[in-house]
Amino acid sequence: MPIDLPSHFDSKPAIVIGGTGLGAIDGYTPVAALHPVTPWGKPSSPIFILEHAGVPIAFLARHGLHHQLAPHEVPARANMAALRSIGVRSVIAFSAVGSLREEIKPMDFVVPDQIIDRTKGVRPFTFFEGGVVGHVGFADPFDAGLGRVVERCAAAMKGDGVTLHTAGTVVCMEGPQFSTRAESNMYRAWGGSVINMSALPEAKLAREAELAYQMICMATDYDCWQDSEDVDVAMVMKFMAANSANAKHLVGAVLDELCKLENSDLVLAKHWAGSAQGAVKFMTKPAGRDPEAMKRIEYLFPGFWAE
Ligand SMILES: CSC[C@H]1O[C@H](OP(=O)(O)O)[C@H](O)[C@@H]1O
Ligand SMILES: Nc1ncnc2[nH]cnc12
Repeated sequence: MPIDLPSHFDSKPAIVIGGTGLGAIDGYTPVAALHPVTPWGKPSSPIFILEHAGVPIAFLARHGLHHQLAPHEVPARANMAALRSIGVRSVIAFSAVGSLREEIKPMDFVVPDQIIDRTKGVRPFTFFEGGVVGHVGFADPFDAGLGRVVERCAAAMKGDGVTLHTAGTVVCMEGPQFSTRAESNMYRAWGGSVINMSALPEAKLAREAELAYQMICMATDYDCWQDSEDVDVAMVMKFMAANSANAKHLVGAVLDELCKLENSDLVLAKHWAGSAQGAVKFMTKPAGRDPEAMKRIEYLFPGFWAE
């Protein structure tokens, strides 16, 4: 992706695609590279604005342009805040995952509906701290409306026997090392379907930022619970090469679908508007509010403190 592009863009991009193994999206022309700086620092990469038939799309590389950020180094707060600040309200996030189920084969895709948090608290995971407290609901961590759109586009995927599974639980582990066999078996016993290192805190921060968020998982291996080969990076990369072609087919179909007028409220995440702001507004009494924390909230939600 070229980076000597204009650094401003006037209209609001509707949708963002983030994730490993998806460095470009065919059929979309890059028109700008944005470099926002947020109160939580800079995002993982420039945010590229791509255009397809007049529709703007924002694209962010989760691990940086050169995959230089380990999962625990991804600046997820800056990523979600920057996306919101440029007008993005819905996020389709791609992720390479290990399969914890026989029936989820390498190269299959999963549209998960649940997460089990196995991160270790070393990643900053909330916008609401340091003098302004808020508690958002997270019972259903993904956006069901976006999930349904992805499911409807399953036919765009190519390959004999490649399946798109329409539900599943992602176990998000800390990494960067892969799991032990005992852990892998425990996650299976817990009901995990797939495993990655990226779903959190991204999904939590998307919820706090009132973004509609759906992850699309691309299976690359059977982790280490099975009798077959244990996961390693070479295996992940081999299947990622195959997966990324399918990811591009799927993403094209999902974007075409989301660009339809009937989906405009979904893309603007109107159903999430006000949900986090309501959870923050009345928690911390004025005497306990920290002015810097208040400014950070104002970055996310301009006009928040104006009564
Ligand atoms: C290279 S294997 C582990 C790595 O792959 C996944 O990254 P992403 O979710 O950005 O596709 C996984 O979460 C780990 O970070
Ligand atoms: N087995 C695995 N564990 C964690 N993250 C992964 N990403 C791809 N495969 C993985």
